[in-house]
Amino acid sequence: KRRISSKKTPPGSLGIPMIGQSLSLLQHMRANTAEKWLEKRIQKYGPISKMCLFGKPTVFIYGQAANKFVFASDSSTLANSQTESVKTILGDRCLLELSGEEHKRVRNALMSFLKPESLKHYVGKMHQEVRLHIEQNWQGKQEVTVLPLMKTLTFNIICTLLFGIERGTRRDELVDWFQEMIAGMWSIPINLPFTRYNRSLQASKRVQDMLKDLIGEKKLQLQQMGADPKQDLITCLLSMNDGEEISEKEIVDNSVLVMTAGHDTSSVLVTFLIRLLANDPSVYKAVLQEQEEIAKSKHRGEPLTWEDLTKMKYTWRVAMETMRMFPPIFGGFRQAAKDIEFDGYIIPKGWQIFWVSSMTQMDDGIFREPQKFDPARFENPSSIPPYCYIPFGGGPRICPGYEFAKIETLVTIHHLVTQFTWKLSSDNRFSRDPMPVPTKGLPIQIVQKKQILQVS
Ligand code: HEM
Repeated sequence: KRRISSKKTPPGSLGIPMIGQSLSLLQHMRANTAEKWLEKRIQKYGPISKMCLFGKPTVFIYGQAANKFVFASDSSTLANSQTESVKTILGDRCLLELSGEEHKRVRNALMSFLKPESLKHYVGKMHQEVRLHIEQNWQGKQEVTVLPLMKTLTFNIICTLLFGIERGTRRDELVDWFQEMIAGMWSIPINLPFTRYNRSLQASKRVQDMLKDLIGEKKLQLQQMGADPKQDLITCLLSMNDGEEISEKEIVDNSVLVMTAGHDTSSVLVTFLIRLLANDPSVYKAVLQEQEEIAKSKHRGEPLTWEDLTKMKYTWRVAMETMRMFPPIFGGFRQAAKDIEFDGYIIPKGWQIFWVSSMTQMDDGIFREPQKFDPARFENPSSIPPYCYIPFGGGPRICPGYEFAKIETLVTIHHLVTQFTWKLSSDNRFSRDPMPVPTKGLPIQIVQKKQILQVS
């Protein structure tokens, strides 16, 4: 103990109380210069430095060892730390709020549906959802705006596969409340009438009530109508051990979490893939070739299968390289559960630890010529040092939606490249809010391929 207390906190300044460097970081994120801003800190202070973010003293750490420390430490060292508003809106039994054995129990329950062996049976459903989306929103158009469309698509996929909610008024109502709910997620948690936060809390209550009603119906279907326990995530969770593995409150809170965590992230990935394919004709050509090979092996209208997805190796490498350069999640926070010694400094109990995915993903000591888009980096995954490529995080909290995101991305890109060519209508810029958002939502001019028009 004496040895630790003789150490210093990391270099840097906490700045103005409560505000610290928050505005600077947000400003740089919006201007898309946050990585440069952090690089300057690294040049000035080294790989570990202190600042104050969103009202809390924070230690920013960078490098392979730092990422390993963040992702591999258990909850007795680093607790998961969410802002007050996130905690209240998502509910206190969602995975982000659980730790240790409880976290493991609920995560295992979710994984029983989200694991590849289970998801492989839903590729056909995903295929139908994407096909319908393209028919309704792309065909016959000359220009579309990608990001809002991808948000609609990923929301619809979640409604169908995870919640088992059919298209119609219920789904439309849910999307409206959900959007209102997430709008206030990153706000100052002062619950006064007419604030964003207040509206968001009311919307969160509405979303939760709708999910409770849905759970009631699914339970009835299971008990009285012999519904297939595997028909969607909610039915699958309800069919487990009479609430011992996961309670109804946990099902509600984690459904809200899955909707939040799985919606914007995947839509950003597909949007940036579409942007990249417009900018890089040689990559587009190689992706098209891989996808056309698969399309040729199928009958007209025959849905994609798991087997087809296993052949989309190049397309997934392009997606991985897209996430290396443009990770949907910029970074995140943990909280020191006790005084911790790291890299010769002390991180006092209660301080936040801030990790940023781009810092190792764009490090030229780890990825040669990091500014160059090169999907071949992922040909041999073992050549990438552990804890350096982290778009999905790492360790026990690594994204449980990885496989789900992979399937929806591959199925969507398959449909788009085999049916359309496109070019960007506006410039190439984007900002972070906190997810990367292309200027004007990425409008593109599209041309539907004639031969596809004839066969479909
Ligand atoms: C390209 C798409 C996605 C990306 C880049 C992504 C990224 C991430 C990252 C970085 C984390 C870890 C955060 C941390 O350690 O602090 C995470 C956690 C999580 N993600 Fe994803 N995600 C994606 C898609 C999805 C999907 C589709 C779902 C659901 C179907 C999902 C559900 C979750 C959940 C529930 C957690 C919390 C896990 C826990 O705390 O144990 N994600 N995601």
